[in-house]
Amino acid sequence: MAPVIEKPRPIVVSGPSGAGKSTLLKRLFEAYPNRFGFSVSHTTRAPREGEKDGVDYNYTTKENFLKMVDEGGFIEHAQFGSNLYGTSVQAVKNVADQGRTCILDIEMEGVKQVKKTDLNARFVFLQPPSVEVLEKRLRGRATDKEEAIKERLAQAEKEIGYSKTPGVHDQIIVNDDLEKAWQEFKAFCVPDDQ
Ligand SMILES: Nc1ncnc2c1ncn2[C@@H]1O[C@H](COP(=O)(O)OP(=O)(O)OP(=O)(O)O)[C@@H](O)[C@H]1O
Repeated sequence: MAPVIEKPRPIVVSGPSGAGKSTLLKRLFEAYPNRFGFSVSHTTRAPREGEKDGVDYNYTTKENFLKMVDEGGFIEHAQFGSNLYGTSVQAVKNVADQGRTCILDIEMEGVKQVKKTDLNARFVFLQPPSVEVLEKRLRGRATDKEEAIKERLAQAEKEIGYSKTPGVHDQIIVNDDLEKAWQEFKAFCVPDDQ
C-alpha cells in the first residue's frame, strides 16, 4: 500500500493589531525558509507590469469572483476602491499540496470563517499583555494615525473577548517578553523541531 503522506495543517495566526504577529511571523519565515507559505489571493484588479497570475495574485473577473463568494469559496474577502480581493479555501489547500504549512494571518471574522471550512487548521492567538501595553506599542510603531489607533484598540477589546470563547484557539500566547513569546510560537508552529 502506498504510504499516506499527511499534508501540513494550516496555521491560523490571529490577535489584535499590534500584538506582534508580523514580528513573530518574520522570525518564523527567516528561521524556516522552506517550511511555510502564504496563500495566493484572488483579485479583480488588472495585473501590473511584471506580476504573474497564480504567483502574485489569482486574477479573475468580477463575475467569477462574485460566483465564488456565492459558493462559499472565500475565507475572507473585501473591497478596496473598485476592486475585490479575497483568500480562497482552494488557495490555502494549494500551499498544503506543495508540502508547506500555510500561514493565515487573519482577524476574528476570518477565524470564524476558517472554522466553517474543511481546512483542519490549527489556531494560535497572540495576546498583548494588556490593552495599555498594546496602546504603547501601537504608538511606538508610529505607523498609525490617532484615529486608527483608537479603532485598533476598540477592535482589540472585541478580539480578546472572542479569544476567551472555549475551544476557539489551540493556544494563546501572551506576547509580554518577545523571546519567551518567540519560543512558544516556534514550538507551536514547528512542534517536531524542539
Ligand atoms: N514583546 C514585545 N515587546 C515589546 N514590543 C513588541 C513586542 N512584540 C512586538 N513589539 C512591537 O510592537 C509593535 C507591533 O508589533 P507588530 O507590528 O508585529 O504587530 P501586528 O500584530 O503584526 O500588527 P498588525 O496586525 O497591525 O500588522 C511593533 O513596533 C513591534 O516591534
